[in-house]
Amino acid sequence: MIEYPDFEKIVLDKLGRDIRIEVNEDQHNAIIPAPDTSLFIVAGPGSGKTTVMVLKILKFIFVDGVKPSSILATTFTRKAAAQLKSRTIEWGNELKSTLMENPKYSSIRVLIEKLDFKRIVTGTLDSIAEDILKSSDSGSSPAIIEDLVSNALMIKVGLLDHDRQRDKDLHGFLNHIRGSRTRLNVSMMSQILLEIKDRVYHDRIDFEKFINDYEHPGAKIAHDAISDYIGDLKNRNLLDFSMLEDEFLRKLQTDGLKGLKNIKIVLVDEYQDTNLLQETIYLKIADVAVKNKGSIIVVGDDDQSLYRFRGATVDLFTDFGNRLNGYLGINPLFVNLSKNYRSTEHIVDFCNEFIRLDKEFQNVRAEGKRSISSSLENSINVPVLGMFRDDINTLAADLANFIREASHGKGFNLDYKGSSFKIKIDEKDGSPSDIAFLCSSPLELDFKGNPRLPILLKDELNKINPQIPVFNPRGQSLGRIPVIEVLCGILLECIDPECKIQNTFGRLPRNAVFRFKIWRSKALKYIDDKEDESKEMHAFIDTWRSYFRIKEDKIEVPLVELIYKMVKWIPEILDEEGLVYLEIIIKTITQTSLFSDFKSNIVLNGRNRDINQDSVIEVMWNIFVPIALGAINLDLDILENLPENGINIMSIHQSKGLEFPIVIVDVGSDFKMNYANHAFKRFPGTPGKSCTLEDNMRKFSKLGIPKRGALDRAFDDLIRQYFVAFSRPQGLLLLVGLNSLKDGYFFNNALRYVPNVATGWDRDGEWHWEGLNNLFHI
Ligand SMILES: Nc1ncnc2c1ncn2[C@@H]1O[C@H](COP(=O)(O)OP(=O)(O)OP(=O)(O)O)[C@@H](O)[C@H]1O
Repeated sequence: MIEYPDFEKIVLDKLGRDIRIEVNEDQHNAIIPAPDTSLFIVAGPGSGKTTVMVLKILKFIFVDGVKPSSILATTFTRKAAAQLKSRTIEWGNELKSTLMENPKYSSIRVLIEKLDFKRIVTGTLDSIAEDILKSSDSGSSPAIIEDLVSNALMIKVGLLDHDRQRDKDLHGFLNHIRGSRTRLNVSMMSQILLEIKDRVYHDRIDFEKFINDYEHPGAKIAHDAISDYIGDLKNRNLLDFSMLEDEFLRKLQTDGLKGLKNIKIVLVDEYQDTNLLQETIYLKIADVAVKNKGSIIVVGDDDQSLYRFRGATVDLFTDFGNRLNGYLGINPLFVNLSKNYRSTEHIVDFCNEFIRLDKEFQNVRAEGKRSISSSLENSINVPVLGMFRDDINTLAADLANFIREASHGKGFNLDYKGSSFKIKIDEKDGSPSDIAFLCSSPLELDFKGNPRLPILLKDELNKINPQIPVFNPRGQSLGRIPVIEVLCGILLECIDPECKIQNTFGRLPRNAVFRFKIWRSKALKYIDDKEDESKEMHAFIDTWRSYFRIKEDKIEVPLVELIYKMVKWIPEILDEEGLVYLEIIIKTITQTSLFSDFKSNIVLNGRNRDINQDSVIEVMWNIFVPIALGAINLDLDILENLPENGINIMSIHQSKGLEFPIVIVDVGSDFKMNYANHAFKRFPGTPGKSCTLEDNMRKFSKLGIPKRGALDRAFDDLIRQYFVAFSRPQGLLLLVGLNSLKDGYFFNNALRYVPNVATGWDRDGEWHWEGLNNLFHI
């Protein structure tokens, strides 16, 4: 349509992105290739993947005349997909209006005017699969259940309905297949069963063969639990995500899916976290695209692959060239984006050093990849900082002080190599949400119930005047969050006054009944403590109690409606953090209604008390029991919007793809000594559960057992995890932990160390950053 140099110029003038070869060779090389050139883009952190994807799409449309509807682009999360979509529409429209004013292009004005960027197919693979299946299905297409409730369903139909949670053989098998010896509760058992089920789909394993070959008495029981789960979903015309992808592939292979017939460009972001099932889907669509004279473009970074435990196979990325060649006979062009547009030079240097210090790790990195280089050479270049203390209480207090100075105070001052720096978030546009605290687990309590750094920090920040809010939605399980306890307690008091139904129905898990009791008593206390509204709230509950005496015909009350009525009395649920929990509860109810006979409604029927009882029992089983057992997963995509006014505490996994002005990484606030029980989080002595499960199941996949040993894979994963964490900040990186990580500690009169990948140890036990002298300590 238009000439490439004009495209480049408008992109610079209107979008402020300079993609000329002499200025930005990497991004230029990724954007310029023709639509029929398949690409393998290895993109280091902060190298502008989103920019490249958007500009590449727009270049195809404006320069090569590719129709928006023949472009399919997928990303890993819904959030990233939404960002890609809105950026493409925004930039596309900007270019469109500029071109329409340009007399040089008056002859194609009509064509330009017609361009509709909303027609580009963008989304996660799952959302695209769902849409396409819906649009091409003549019958009633299946509904999709989210990860949020799949655990609840597995608990019910896979375990509790058949009392399998008590089965010793099943316990044994679930531990055996992951090489662990943990005491498993119901929720953990269910999660492992789902992990096995997902791997069966993701690695395309013959489930029956796998079970039959497995000589363990518990294998058959696991098979039955998983089959019951799958069968129950299918009977209700439902699919979970891995079943959806499997169904999508099946349809692709059988009728070619008409919705994809005209696809010419397939663009896949975060390809390093792809599994075999997804690869097969992408290559199948790529086959269509190539026949339409188009191509497949994959973008990713093997150093940032984090999802082995969800079936991701990083080798599919590093070996993409050979695999594409084997499948379609095409050699993709290799492009490496190594210029980093995010972080200061010190941070970039630190990341480069970190990723290179383990010799063995270099063997699994994508070939031909360069070190990342900073583009912010002249900006303020604060050194990478360290804050290490003798105990976590002191660490929490000093860290809170640092955060206060950086956000509300005069700024945190430091002198380094003759220069003075003031660390302060932007006075005008900044907020505490510019600071992120990343850790391997954001849990507030350890397994013994002792407080961990996330809660101690939260408490310290709460003491400050004005308070600095902390947002840590994954700090504890949903059923232990105070506002949810109150909400659930009031709901139970309404739908089952005095536990009448609960008591007559004896099969509820003991742990759940215990939690229900806590909820109910906390709710009643909450109501009594509310001076003004206490009466009104009691009256509300009493009205519900009186419903059970009604003689009228059936009334159905959706549980969601009941919640909406009561939130006005629980103001905490309407603040930023509370709303996230409320959204999760509502989503749980709407999702579980898909597999509930009463659709998550409470049925009040004066003529038939049994129906009422059944509807209450169903709600207890499907909603309250899973919440009580900690089985409702807060999946990443739920947390789409991070609150603006507080610090975010998040797991490193959750921070993937994000950037923040200031990033604090907890490299070991739990590691006082070299204890074996937390070695897997810092310097594994054994392969770990995900890698063992992977080995045990990959035997039955076309992929075969991974060539690389399980222990090496466990080290590789840890390195990748901290590489992601260290590469998130724009301006400041601060590592925090206990002094024992820096100086060692004395035990039996001897100096000992705490080997830790995150503090610069390699797997051979060499400490490259001995004493952590590479950090500037505050
Ligand atoms: N050509 C460019 N000029 C200026 N800034 C850019 C350019 N390309 C990207 N950026 C900026 O660099 C930052 C990093 O980009 P982006 O988030 O797309 O990186 P990424 O490659 O996805 O990183 P990661 O893999 O670490 O998630 C963003 O703030 C983006 O706006």
